[in-house]
Amino acid sequence: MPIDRLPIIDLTPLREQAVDGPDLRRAVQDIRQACLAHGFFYVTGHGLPDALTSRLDTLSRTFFAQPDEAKLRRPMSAGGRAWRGYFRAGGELTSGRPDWKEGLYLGTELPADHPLVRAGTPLHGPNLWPDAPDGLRETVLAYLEAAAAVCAIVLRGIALSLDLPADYFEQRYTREPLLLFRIFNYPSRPAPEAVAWGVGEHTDYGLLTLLYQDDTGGLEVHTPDGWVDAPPVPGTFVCNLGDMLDRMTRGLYRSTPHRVRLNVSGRDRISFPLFYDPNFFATPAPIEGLDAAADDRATRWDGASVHEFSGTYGDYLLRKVGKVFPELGAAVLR
Ligand SMILES: O=C(O)CCC(=O)C(=O)O
Ligand SMILES: [Fe+2]
Repeated sequence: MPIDRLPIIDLTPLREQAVDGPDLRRAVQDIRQACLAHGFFYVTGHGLPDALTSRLDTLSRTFFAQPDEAKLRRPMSAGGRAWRGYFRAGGELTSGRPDWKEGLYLGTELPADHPLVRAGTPLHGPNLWPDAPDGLRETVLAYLEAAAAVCAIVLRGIALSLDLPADYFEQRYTREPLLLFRIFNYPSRPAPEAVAWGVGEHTDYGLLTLLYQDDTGGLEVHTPDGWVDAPPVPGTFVCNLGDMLDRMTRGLYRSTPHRVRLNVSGRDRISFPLFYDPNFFATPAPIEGLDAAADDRATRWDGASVHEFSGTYGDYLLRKVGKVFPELGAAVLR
């Protein structure tokens, strides 16, 4: 398994919004190649300060090192429709089976009196901030803002790679993106026998995922040539495409299955995925002029087609997230 299977793309020319030039053209071409091949790449030159990421890594370790009672003071069951809070290892399901990770569900911070929250819009609301450690809230919010800016830049690159105007996705879907953020810990303590994966095979639901992973490793990507490792590369983030880009490109760019091995390193593995998704009320439509995709339902991990649903992104997402925490979903997302 050659380590350099997944390319590293320098975002500097996209970030500087350079006028058309060789560096920009190369970055856009590299994005196109990666999206056509498997939809996974690393980004460098992203402008997100390493100090911010490592501060959040440190604070996250401090949070997870606390006893269960402290972590469970703000459980997801207390987050209600906002779908926020802490869940313990084994609590979250992928394809109906428990994952061996614990975590915090977070997202855009909306006050309780925001119109969307008052209207009971699922997945919108205030975060359930842990009491400790100090500084977690400020650091998460700063990280979210900076990481969302990176996603916006990558999405401009993806638009250009499809010969679309750079702001194609922004205009239609992400002026107010749905931002879902998680801080995960893959515990080093052994998993129960029935649990086989840190995270089971799945694709992400939205447009784009920006993933920080610590130096432990364990992420694997299902490319057409089989499963390959996506090992940690210091100073980079992993970027991968979600189901909505697959749908919008009629399958030209695929949302690629990935999974995380059980952590047997002897040290906790911290990761934070940011899901940069279409606005909850937007209707994801295929891009004009692209050929229809082959129906890939039979070969997809979930047997569902991203091309055949109708409705808003929120409709699509709610069907998915309800399965991840089935009891909680049944109780609060109806
Ligand atoms: O933690 C990771 O490395 C990957 C997590 C992931 O794939 C997800 O949350 O969708
Ligand atoms: Fe994922």
